[in-house]
Amino acid sequence: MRYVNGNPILLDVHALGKSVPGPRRLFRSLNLQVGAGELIAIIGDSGVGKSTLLNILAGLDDADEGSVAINGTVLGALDDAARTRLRRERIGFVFQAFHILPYLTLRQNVALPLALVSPDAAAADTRATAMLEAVGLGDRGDGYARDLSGGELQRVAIARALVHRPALILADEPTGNLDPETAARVLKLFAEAVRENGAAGVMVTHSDASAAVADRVLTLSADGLAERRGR
Ligand SMILES: Nc1ncnc2c1ncn2[C@@H]1O[C@H](COP(=O)(O)OP(=O)(O)OP(=O)(O)O)[C@@H](O)[C@H]1O
Repeated sequence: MRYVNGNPILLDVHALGKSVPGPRRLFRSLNLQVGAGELIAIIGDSGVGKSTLLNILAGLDDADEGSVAINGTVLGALDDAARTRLRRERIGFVFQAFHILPYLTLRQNVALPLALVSPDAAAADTRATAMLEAVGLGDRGDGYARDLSGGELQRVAIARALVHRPALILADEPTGNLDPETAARVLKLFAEAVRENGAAGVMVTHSDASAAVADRVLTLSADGLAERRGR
């Protein structure tokens, strides 16, 4: 087992490079290790490739060079089916636009990642209810997304990303569009969930308040990731 800052490494990214049609190189020589229970923030100029990097970490996009390993499993060595399975079992993703399905109840939305990997609907329901309680929406499980505020939707998205206890939790601007007070609450919840689950958390953000809850803040540029010193 290898360690980073005293924690076993859950996410290990080595010499990653990505170009986009143009041809334009977004980044190269990108290295990153995130340990269990550790939350890191990635900042950087608009268009530098932060969302693209998150998608590569999730196995939703391919790098041109380098490797991504989650809990020792190298994404590039998997075929599509195995990669989809790993994503379902080991990764939780909080997207910018939440992606809460409007025709499912909130409980069904949160239970969805479990329903995809396990036939035990009752257990999925119980766990989804507990997750909704954890995000302060325990009495809203039978409701629908249309009745929720932006902050509430974001909390549902976080509950869904964590419901299956993923090893890797990825979040793209988890507090985008939230007022500062709600953003602070959502962030605290997110950071606690990463630490309590012993997951590796990677959050992309423009916000200093978001970056402040992270254990490390890294700046993405064309040359890869560099640790930001001082706050
Ligand atoms: N499949 C693609 N084809 C062409 N260009 C792409 C593709 N994917 C990403 N890009 C370009 O790569 C750049 C990085 O995009 P990305 O969304 O990753 O940046 P970002 O750092 O997350 O930006 P922001 O902070 O504005 O959200 C952008 O210029 C984008 O237009």
